[in-house]
Amino acid sequence: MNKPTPPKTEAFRALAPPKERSEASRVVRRITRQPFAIIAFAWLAVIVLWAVFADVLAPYDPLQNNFTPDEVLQGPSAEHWLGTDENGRDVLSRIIFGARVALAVGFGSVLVAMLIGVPIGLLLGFRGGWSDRIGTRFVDIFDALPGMLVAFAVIAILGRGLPSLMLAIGLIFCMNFARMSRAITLSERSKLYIDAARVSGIRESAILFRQILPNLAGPLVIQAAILTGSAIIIESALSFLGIGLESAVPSWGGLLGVAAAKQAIQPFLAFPPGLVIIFTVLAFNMVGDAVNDALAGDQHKRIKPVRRSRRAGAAVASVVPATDPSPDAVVNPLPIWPEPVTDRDVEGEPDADRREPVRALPPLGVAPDRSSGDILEVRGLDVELRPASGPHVPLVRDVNLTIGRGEIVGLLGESGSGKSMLARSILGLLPPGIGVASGRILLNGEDIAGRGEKDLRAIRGTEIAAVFQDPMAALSPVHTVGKQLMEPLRVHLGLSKKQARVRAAELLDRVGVRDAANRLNDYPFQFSGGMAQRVAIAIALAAGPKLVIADEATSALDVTTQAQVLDLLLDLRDEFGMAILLITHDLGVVAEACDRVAVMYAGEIVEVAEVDRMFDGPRHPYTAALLAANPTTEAQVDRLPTIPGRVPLAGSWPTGCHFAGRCAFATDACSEGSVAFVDDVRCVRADELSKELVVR
Ligand SMILES: Nc1ncnc2c1ncn2[C@@H]1O[C@H](COP(=O)(O)OP(=O)(O)OP(=O)(O)O)[C@@H](O)[C@H]1O
Repeated sequence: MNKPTPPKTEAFRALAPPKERSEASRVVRRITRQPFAIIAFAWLAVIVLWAVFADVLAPYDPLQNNFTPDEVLQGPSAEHWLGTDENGRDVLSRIIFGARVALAVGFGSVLVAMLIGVPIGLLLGFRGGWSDRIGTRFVDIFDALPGMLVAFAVIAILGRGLPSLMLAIGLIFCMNFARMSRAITLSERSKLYIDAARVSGIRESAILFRQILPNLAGPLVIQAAILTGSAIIIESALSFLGIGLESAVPSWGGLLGVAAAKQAIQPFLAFPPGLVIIFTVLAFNMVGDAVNDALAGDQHKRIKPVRRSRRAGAAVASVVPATDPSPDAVVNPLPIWPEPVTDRDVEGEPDADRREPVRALPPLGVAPDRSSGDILEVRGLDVELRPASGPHVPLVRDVNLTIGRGEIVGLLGESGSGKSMLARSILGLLPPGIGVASGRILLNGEDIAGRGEKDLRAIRGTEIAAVFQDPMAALSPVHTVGKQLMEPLRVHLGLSKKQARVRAAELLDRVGVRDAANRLNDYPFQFSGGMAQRVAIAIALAAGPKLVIADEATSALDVTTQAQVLDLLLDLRDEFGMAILLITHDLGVVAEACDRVAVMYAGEIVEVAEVDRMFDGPRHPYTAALLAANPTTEAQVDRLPTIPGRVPLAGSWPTGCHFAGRCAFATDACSEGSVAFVDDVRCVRADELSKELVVR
């Protein structure tokens, strides 16, 4: 039979134009379009000015008593615009100085709450499982305690004063932050970019603090703004009750307490502190809402301003050969470093050599060594689902597969046949509740089946890497691509920041991203799908892995981009020498790229063959059926044959051959017992069918 026509392979100029507009400035513009938000910001600015310049702005010393009868509890006058309190002290001065207490308590207690709550939430969300369930119960119990009682208890133990007030109010709020951080961490940790970070060999603590924590920034700012207002109210309430700060300390709550006690003599006294508290709390709430609305209106929220680095541009201009401007030259032929790179090269500055020089970086790629045996050997691998109750369900059964160094092996099969489960077993990324039941996964001769995170970290990135289907999901939305590229370079190759940046630009350029040095500063959303996949490939290759698992790496792209990315993978294999396990549904991709192919059906590998041999003479009826159903065959038929029925679900595999129910050649013998994988095929009738399995 003829091979299906491979995808078109011409390269195109397909680069997303760099976007210059800063996301932060868009958020600011949205905020400034809200009139109430502007008023709120203006009011808070006034409060901050009072707090900072109280010594200059206050007309009197706020602690200066004056007990002469006509100075005590006075209403507004030319000397005292807001009157005087029960000690004859100027109310305006005490309100201006009170801003210091209000802001100190507001910001301080929210900071305490964040420092306690955020780590708790991050840890509970990231660990999951039992520790999360037990921890969440404690959070619920603590949160159910009445806030004021907590505050009374803390003040009773520690005494009155600013620090105990901050701690008391911080404890009231900390579980709000814990809940919010946990919820965001739970949703982020199951995302593909976290798996991708794991596969790059990045430590859990780094994933937690560098990948997940930045996602909290936006919600934390909003929550903090709102709770700062609430903290000011609680401080006022405690001072009003007489257990806040000492009565001499000028605080808005304290003034309100005096006003309540002296209401019959001087009713005006309640208005200034009351109104200031109301306006300030409302302003903090409005600011929180405005920021929330501004971020919500921005699909790329939490993005930092994008700056383009001319210096970085100069760096690559000096070390990377000029890009071929022709439309066919998306992938730049960049061989190896011509010269050791120094700061002078990087910075393009005459005095750059006074700083630490950048060591000569090793060559980007190494020639493939296909002579020295297999890089991967999977033997008798069984993977199963382990539900909380009920029997274990096999998902992958008795898989045997080898991949030679520098070899590209396709893994082909319908949806649900177990390709991803097999790939995730090799990567050590099986979802919770699914595990390796038996078998061996020998990577470079070492068994890695079922190994823990710590052991796997040593091989991820350097020995094994992965490229996933959806590049946008596999890249962290909160970091620039430069940061994501530099991380594995620094972790695995021990490069300095400067070296890592140069190498990152080189890698990015090598995978066909133009203006690579400047684009290091861009976020993933600023790349098209195809370009983002090139970035993901560059990250996967950063530490020189010997095996790359490409899980449907081209499926989410349009046909033209698919072809370009496939070409790129082939070029990189030739240059870097890594083996590739290419998971795909697409026979065209197999024909174009693979040396050998393994066909998977209902959890089992049913046939392994050289690609040409498989297309010329499939040995398993399922392989033959897949080839016959391929729309790109050159067979002249009115309607393409389809495979009747569907892949049986895990847990309902038939006894014997899993394909028997859909196989035109099945006999009773096929259902008698499990079928062994012999001579690279799993079919009891393989020999007798060899002449019949001709794809029409
Ligand atoms: N998280 C999970 N929990 C339980 N079963 C799962 C889970 N993920 C996949 N499965 C089951 O494992 C089997 C193999 O699924 P897998 O995703 O490996 O198939 P696949 O060949 O990769 O399919 P696709 O091409 O659609 O990605 C299927 O029966 C599927 O229902």
